[in-house]
Order: sequence, then structure tokens, then C-alpha cells
Amino acid sequence: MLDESKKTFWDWGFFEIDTNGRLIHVSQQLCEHFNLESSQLTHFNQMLKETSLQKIGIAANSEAIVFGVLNNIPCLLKVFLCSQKGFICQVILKYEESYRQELLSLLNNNEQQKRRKVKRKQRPLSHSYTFEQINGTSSAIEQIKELAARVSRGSSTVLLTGESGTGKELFAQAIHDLSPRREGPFIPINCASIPESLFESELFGYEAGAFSGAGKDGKPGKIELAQNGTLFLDEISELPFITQGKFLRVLQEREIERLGGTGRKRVDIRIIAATNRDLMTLVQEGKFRQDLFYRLLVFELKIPPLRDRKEDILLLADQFIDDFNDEFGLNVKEIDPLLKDWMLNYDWPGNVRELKSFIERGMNIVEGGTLTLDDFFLPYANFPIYQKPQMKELLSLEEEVTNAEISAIERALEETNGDKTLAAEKLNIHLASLYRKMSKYNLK
Ligand SMILES: Nc1ncnc2c1ncn2[C@@H]1O[C@H](COP(=O)(O)OP(=O)(O)OP(=O)(O)O)[C@@H](O)[C@H]1O
Repeated sequence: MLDESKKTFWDWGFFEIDTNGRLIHVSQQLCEHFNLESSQLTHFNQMLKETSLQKIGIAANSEAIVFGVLNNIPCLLKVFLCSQKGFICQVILKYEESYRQELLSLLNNNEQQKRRKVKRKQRPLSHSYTFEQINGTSSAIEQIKELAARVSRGSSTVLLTGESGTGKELFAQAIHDLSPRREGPFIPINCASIPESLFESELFGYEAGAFSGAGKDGKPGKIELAQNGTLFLDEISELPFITQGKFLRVLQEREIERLGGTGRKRVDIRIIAATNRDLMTLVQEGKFRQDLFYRLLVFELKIPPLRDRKEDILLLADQFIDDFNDEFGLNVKEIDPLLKDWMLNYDWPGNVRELKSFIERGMNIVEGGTLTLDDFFLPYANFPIYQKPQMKELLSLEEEVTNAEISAIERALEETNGDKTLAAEKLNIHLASLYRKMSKYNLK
């Protein structure tokens, strides 16, 4: 029998089987919750579907959880080995039939997380991006990569601008990686994540006893740690106004003094700053120092948003599918054409970061080798921010062809500002034929 310590908070009941799957005991709770008549049951597979004795055996030995459908109700079961060489299967979660997909994905997530943990342990601690790893073949991204690579050669300050999630940090790392400072450290600091009171000690460091709570050995700041390397200031717009002035002095004098210190130390660092806010506007509003703004503006690299480089969307999606295939142990090979269409028409306000999370979500649900719209638009777990595309009803071939002809003519006329000769040329038909069709379809 199940011992008391193995009972879960909500007791849905359990059953006990021998190694051949024959039922030894069915608990009263199980009969009640799942509407079962235990006297009529002899083998577990009369009541529990969509699992097998083999799966139950594996779960008992690996502490895994089993999905099964008990009298038409999807549920998760925990399996224990029992002393009489059989198994106790305890229901730990019971769901509505309509939520079976969610329940399965919950189970997959759990297994994937376990696998991810193992993988993470094997990864190197620091990860540095190179330009080759910044994926994209659109001319917009190629141009900016080319410029950034040229800028890498020097030591001048670089300001990376662009919407959130466009890849500014990747560019900062790639610039460092290609620069003569590549053997030196790359020290990132996210200005949005540091409390105002800690900014100066984080940036400039402190000497022993500089303030109450300062360690007895003192501590170098990020600027000092970046010696002979690159200091990357992400979200620079969030640097407190007072610190902006002190930081400007470092940029000009190339010297720092730790808090509570007396001597000044020469620093040799390259500054790369990034922002997704319009610094000029912040300057006009008096929130960002103008002198610092111009000091940073030696070389500005604008990283284009994803919606302006649609050619990169599917390429990046394929890369993320490969990455998650490795991470989750899946074998997804392609994206269904309807999903591709949806992705190409969506605006991606969160840019590449959003695309990556989007793919990750689908990869948690997908079954088989193709990622489809159904992996994203689950009946009970839709993205609130995404609209499921409405599938148009398929018409007869004749009607579909007519509609396609009408929309091609309309598009040609739109693209040529109503110039019928040019539109006919674009469509590769005679002008007379264009007039005939326009009159037939009543087009203006
Ligand atoms: N071209 C790219 N190729 C591959 N991965 C990319 C690319 N661009 C961005 N990413 C990925 O997108 C995510 C967001 O990138 P990153 O953090 O560099 O953006 P960001 O512009 O610095 O964002 P924020 O302004 O919010 O700090 C990261 O996971 C990054 O690896």
C-alpha cells in the first residue's frame, strides 16, 4: 500500500499493479474521482489509456512522470516501485479533456528543462559573439556589419542605437572580438539594473573603508576591470545624471579614482554604449547631459528593426529552430508555409528577441518535424498579443483564379499609380487585354 509520506496535497487516488499490469488494488478515491467500478477491472489498461506497462516501468526507475488518460480524463501519474515487484501509480494532476495538449506540453517542458540543465552545465561560462554569428543576409544588416567591422579596428567610442531586441549587445561583443583589444576583457554593465546608490561604486570601485559596508580590501570598479579591453554600457540612458558628469570626466581624462581613494589611476579602455531610447530627446528634456551625448556620438551604429529586414526573419527562425533542436533534443526540420506567411506579415515590435521567444514557445509544443500555426495558437492558451490568421474558405478553382487575377491587376495599378500602360507591362499582357479585364471585373 502507498505509505502516508507519499500522499500528495490533493489526493486523486492511486492503483497498484503487478509487473504484468494486473490490478492488485484500486483506491476508493480513484474510483470516486474517475467514476470507476473497480470490481469490473482486472488489468490496468482497461481504464488507463495512452500509456504502456513499459513506460510505467521506466518512470518507476527514473522518477519520471507518466501521461495517461484515465476513463477519458487526461492526467499525470507518479509511479513508485513497490516491494511486491509491482508498481503504484498515483494520480498527481487531473485535467479536463480539452486541456490534454497543455498537459502534454507541461510534461514535455519538464523533461526539456531537465535536459537543458544538463546542457547548461556543459556550456562555457562566457560567451562572446563574432560577426559571423550575427545572422542575417538582408542588405540592411550586411551594411551595418560591414561598418561595425571597420569601426572595430580602432579604439574610438561607439554608440549602438536601435529598438530593444535588435542585437545591440551582440554587435558590442563582435566589435570587441574583432578589435586589437580582443585579448583584453569585455566588461558589460547594464545601467538599468543597478540601483542609483550603487552606481558609482560599481563603476569606479572603492577603497577599504570608503563607506560603511565597504569591504576591508576595497573593490575595483567595472572601469578598472575593463583595463586594456572594452567597457560596454548597455541602456546608457539610465545612467544617473550625477554619475553622467563623473563618467564624462573619465572619458576625457582617461583616469579614475576609486571612492574613498586618494590616487588616480590611468585607464586604457574602449567604450561601447547602447541605448534603445532617443538620447537627443532626453538631452532636450534635460535628462541626459549634452556634453556626454556628444562625447559618445563619435560613431553611431543604428541597428535596424526586424520589420525593416524581413528577409532575415525566416533565416533567424531557422537558426533558432536548430538551436532549440539541440537544446531540447528535437528534430524539427521546417516551418509550415502558412506559419511562414504569418511570420513575414507580423511586425515583431520586440525584434529578434521576440522572434527567439516565439520560436521557443512553438518548440515546446511541436510534435513531429514541422512547426505549424497550431503550435502557437492553442485553443486554450493563445498569445494575447497575437492574432490568429483567419483561414479563408477555399472557393472553386475558377473563383480562386478570378480573385487572384483581380488582385494582381489592382496591385499593378497601385504600384504604377494608375498608369495602365506601365501596369500592362508589369503584368506582361497587352494594354487592350488589361482594359478588357478591367471592364470585365469592373475595376477603375
Ligand atoms: N542577428 C542576430 N543573430 C542571432 N541572434 C540574434 C541576432 N540579433 C539578436 N539576436 C538575439 O536576440 C536577443 C536580443 O539581442 P540583444 O540582447 O543583443 O538585443 P539588444 O538590442 O541589446 O536589446 P536591449 O535594447 O533590450 O538591451 C539575444 O538573445 C540575441 O542573441
